[in-house]
Amino acid sequence: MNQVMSSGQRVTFEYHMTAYIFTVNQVIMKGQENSGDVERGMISNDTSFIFEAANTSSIKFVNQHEAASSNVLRDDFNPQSLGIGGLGEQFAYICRRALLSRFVPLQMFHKLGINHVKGLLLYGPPGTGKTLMANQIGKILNGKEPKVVRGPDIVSEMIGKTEKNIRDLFADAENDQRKHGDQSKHHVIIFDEIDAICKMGGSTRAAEVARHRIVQQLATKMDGMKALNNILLIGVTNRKDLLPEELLRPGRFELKVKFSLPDESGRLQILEILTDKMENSFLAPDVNLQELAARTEKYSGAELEALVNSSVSRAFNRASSVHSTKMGFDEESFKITMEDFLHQLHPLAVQVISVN
Ligand SMILES: Nc1ncnc2c1ncn2[C@@H]1O[C@H](COP(=O)(O)OP(=O)(O)OP(=O)(O)O)[C@@H](O)[C@H]1O
Repeated sequence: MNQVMSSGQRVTFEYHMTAYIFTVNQVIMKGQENSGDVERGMISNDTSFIFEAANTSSIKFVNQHEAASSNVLRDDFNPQSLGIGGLGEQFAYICRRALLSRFVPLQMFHKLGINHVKGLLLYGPPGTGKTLMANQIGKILNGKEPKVVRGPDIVSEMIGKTEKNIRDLFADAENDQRKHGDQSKHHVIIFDEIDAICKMGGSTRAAEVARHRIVQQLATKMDGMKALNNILLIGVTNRKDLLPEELLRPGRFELKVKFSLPDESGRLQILEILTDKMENSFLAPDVNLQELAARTEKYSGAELEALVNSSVSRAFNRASSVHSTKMGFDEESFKITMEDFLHQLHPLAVQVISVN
């Protein structure tokens, strides 16, 4: 306790008469998972450890992420600490339905005879945090960035290439399950813009046949996921209406979660997240995020991000014209004001689309 550990540090310890060495790969501050790696941290009562065996090691760890994720699975967990604003309901639902079972100890999991949800579809208007949520879920399960593929990159004009791309999607998880069985790590695959496979090739009969074949192949591959306990495929789309029913059946994308434009309290949370790092030093005292949240009805999270970025640019422009005669930039006096935000409110085109 109170021991300081830093990234890269090697530590020897003894357990049941055997000596072990571990190396600290990463130090993450609780509640600041998004602010990147920190160099060192102090071990406290609340510290969670995640051990990963070295490639050359014969040691196997089981139920590794149970402890680290216990906070995330608590009812009162606030997803804002993961950088997700206004999506508490969606987050809680996904945790309950798609994640919880993955933290049940293996023996109990087998006794219960339950199956994990293997396919999750996040759908809703552009910029509402679907990809952000998918990424964070991937990190919760895996402790690292999930594999992301984009529909338009999977689809290829070359004969057989799309099929190969779909096969490749599942290959790592299949190999891992074959090699490590129940001990295989989780494989989270994010299939962004999945509707692209339903739009490929235009409106000819041949294109229709090709699309049907690809959808069939994906459906068959997803059925094969039944045998794989180590996979979670997350489809992301703002055109759920384009996806054929067969992909949405139980066992495939069985859990569907709708995302909508944030309400006022959601917008406030998103603005707080987006300005979190500049809060103390760069935001002028007159900046009122509550008022901004009230005045940004129908803005998506991405549009709020654009608003913050353009307001920062405006403040930069002002600061650089003030200091144009001097060399350098005065960090001390640089402030983003309420006026910067309000000025940027109107030019932004608010895009509202209907989503099925
Ligand atoms: N709920 C949110 N909380 C915090 N940031 C958000 C939220 N929604 C959107 N953002 C910001 O907007 C960016 C874009 O959002 P994201 O890519 O997750 O949207 P999306 O719903 O997947 O959009 P698309 O359908 O266009 O791919 C995010 O990287 C994040 O910075």
